[in-house]
Amino acid sequence: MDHNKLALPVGTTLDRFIMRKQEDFPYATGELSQLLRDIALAAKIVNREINRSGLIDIAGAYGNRNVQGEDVQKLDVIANIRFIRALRNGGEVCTIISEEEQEMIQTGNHQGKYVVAIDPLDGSSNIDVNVSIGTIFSIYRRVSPTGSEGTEQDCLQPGTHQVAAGYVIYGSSTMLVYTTGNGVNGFTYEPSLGEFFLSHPNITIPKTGSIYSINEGISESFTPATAAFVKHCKDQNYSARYIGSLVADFHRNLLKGGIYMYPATKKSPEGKLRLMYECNTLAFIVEQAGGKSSNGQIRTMEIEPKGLHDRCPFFIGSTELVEKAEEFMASEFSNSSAPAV
Ligand SMILES: O=P(O)(O)OC[C@H]1O[C@](O)(COP(=O)(O)O)[C@@H](O)[C@@H]1O
Ligand SMILES: [Mg+2]
Ligand SMILES: [Mg+2]
Repeated sequence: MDHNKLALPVGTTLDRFIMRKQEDFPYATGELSQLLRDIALAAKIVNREINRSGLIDIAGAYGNRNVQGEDVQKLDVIANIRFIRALRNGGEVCTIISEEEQEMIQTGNHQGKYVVAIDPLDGSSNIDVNVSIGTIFSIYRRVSPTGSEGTEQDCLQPGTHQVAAGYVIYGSSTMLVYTTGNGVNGFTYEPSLGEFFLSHPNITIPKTGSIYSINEGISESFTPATAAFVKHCKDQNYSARYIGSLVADFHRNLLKGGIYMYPATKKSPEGKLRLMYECNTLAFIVEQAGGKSSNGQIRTMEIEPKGLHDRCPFFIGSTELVEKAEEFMASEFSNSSAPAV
């Protein structure tokens, strides 16, 4: 008997993978590696809270509204605290942009070289009903010199300046998926060992697909071009899939092919999703996986941010489907950079 079969290897841990990748960069100093480990640690703690949220009193609303005007859930607050604390204690991050905080968060780490934009808990409407939710994060290198707090200029950088982007999906299994600009890799959490293991190396999104994801419950508010593209998807007999957690809808399409859309609507002319910690992040990942993302016309990562919580129309997924959607949206961009809604 081949004794190796007696003790099959458990796989490559996230830590080991980060270290190996760091070796690819002779001048790397290990700070970004440490930052990724800090995020992974906070994700493990938040995962534990989520897994037992039905047993302990952390279900339901927290009782106030965030800067987006949304009812904040207790788990939104818990995840926000856990990630901010991990980033502050890790020492690599000078400033944080969080969905749950109106202003930039200064960590006090003046020597910190990085800025993190984070959606601590994505899919808040699905928290208490045991449907997949997530965390979304983007990492930028500060542009101002170290030695002081991060500035607005450090925070309001276009998506093309991201040095890393990732998400955690708390679903039937918990996964961390990220890129540092050299492809996309996915790690599955093994709770009994407390480790993330490489389970999805070099993820690539199929060039096309037959899944479309959009909230048709707001179709009354769709623009004519959006309505026409949705009709096109139906005429193609594509399957409609909409979980209502951006991370989960994106993750499915990343693996199977498809398009996720949260367009500009009459009700929300800028769309709903946030540029800095939802759209840019997933745009970097999908492009690294061979897919595409835009606001229906402009590449998402080339949109100049003006505010920490800017929203933008969002079309993301398989290249051929996003390009098809852009063909339909072109009529609404004919004379401006924003869709006429
Ligand atoms: O209920 P709607 O309008 O379809 O919006 C659902 C979208 O809103 C979000 O919940 C917004 O994110 P948050 O939960 O982080 O606020 C996305 O995850 C999801 O795709
Ligand atoms: Mg979100
Ligand atoms: Mg959120």
